[in-house]
Amino acid sequence: MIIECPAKINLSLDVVGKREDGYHLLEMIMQTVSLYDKVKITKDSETRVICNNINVPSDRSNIAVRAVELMKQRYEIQDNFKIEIEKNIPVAAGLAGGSTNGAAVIKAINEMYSLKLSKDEMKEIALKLGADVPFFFEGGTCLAEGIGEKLTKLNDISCYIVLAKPPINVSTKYVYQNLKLDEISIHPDTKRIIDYIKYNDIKMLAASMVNVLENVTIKEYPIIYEIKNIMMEFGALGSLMSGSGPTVFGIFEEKADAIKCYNRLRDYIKEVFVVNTVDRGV
Ligand SMILES: C[C@@](CO)(OP(=O)(O)O)[C@H](O)COP(=O)(O)OP(=O)(O)OC[C@H]1O[C@@H](n2ccc(N)nc2=O)[C@H](O)[C@@H]1O
Ligand SMILES: Nc1ncnc2c1ncn2[C@@H]1O[C@H](COP(=O)(O)OP(=O)(O)O)[C@@H](O)[C@H]1O
Repeated sequence: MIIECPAKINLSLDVVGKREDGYHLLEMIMQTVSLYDKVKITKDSETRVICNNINVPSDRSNIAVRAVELMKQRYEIQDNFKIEIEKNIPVAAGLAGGSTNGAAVIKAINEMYSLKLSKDEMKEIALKLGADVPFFFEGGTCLAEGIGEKLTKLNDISCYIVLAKPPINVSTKYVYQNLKLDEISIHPDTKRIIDYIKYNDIKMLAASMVNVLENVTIKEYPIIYEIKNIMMEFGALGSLMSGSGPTVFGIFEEKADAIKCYNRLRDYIKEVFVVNTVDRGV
């Protein structure tokens, strides 16, 4: 069985509080985009991962393996699996490449064994793998609250997006640890953004996007700011860092403008893509 699993971006990201265990409470607008990994899963004598990207772990720390283990244990499955991942989504980029692979494995095993799990049941299992995983059973445009697990489906928006992943590594843990909540002066107006989405007002949506985690990353990595500026110079309606970064995206109504921006960024960044929003998850 082969599952195509999309990447996500965060059209906005606000931190609205902290849980007792130190995890940050969020309000995010999530969106799936047309950059896909392919996950092929077949029965085998042992569970193993084969991936075309050497930065993806092949041991039990791979989220796809953790998804297999969880499904095996929960549904008393004796078989083992070969998981072949065609990795097209940049790794550790703020695009939730690992999470979408985990969701794909849950979906594949549900189908292979005719488990007939509901979307809500799969979301519940997905949450055990990570806060971003349940979203991939909704896909499209969603509001995510809590640490990402409380999902509300919104109208699906439609536009072109340029993604640019600078060649730097940003640790999610570092970003959250260094976020000084009381020093953040600009938060997204999430309610208003939801209204723009409701009326499909891409211009106002793009102009209103805020990701509070940029307060940490831009200070450390000015290249994020530089990419945002280039995107705006090349006609983006808005540009933002996705998740904890370092990927930056720009929103475009016209494909021709997105391609011009892509061509400019390709001069100095390797991982650049023109994609569009999609209304599906895994
Ligand atoms: C920023 C977001 C936005 O979608 O995505 P990515 O950039 O990873 O795609 C998510 O919040 C990424 O959440 P998640 O995938 O659970 O983060 P992990 O890498 O597991 O978390 C690493 C560490 O960051 C901190 N952390 C994480 C999530 C959260 N809501 N509050 C936190 O304080 C915790 O200290 C945790 O140990
Ligand atoms: N299937 C997978 N694909 C990518 N990364 C994975 C996978 N499984 C585990 N990882 C680990 O998860 C980390 C975060 O990767 P990823 O999910 O791509 O990024 P992000 O959380 O920034 O959106 C990587 O550094 C990698 O070690």
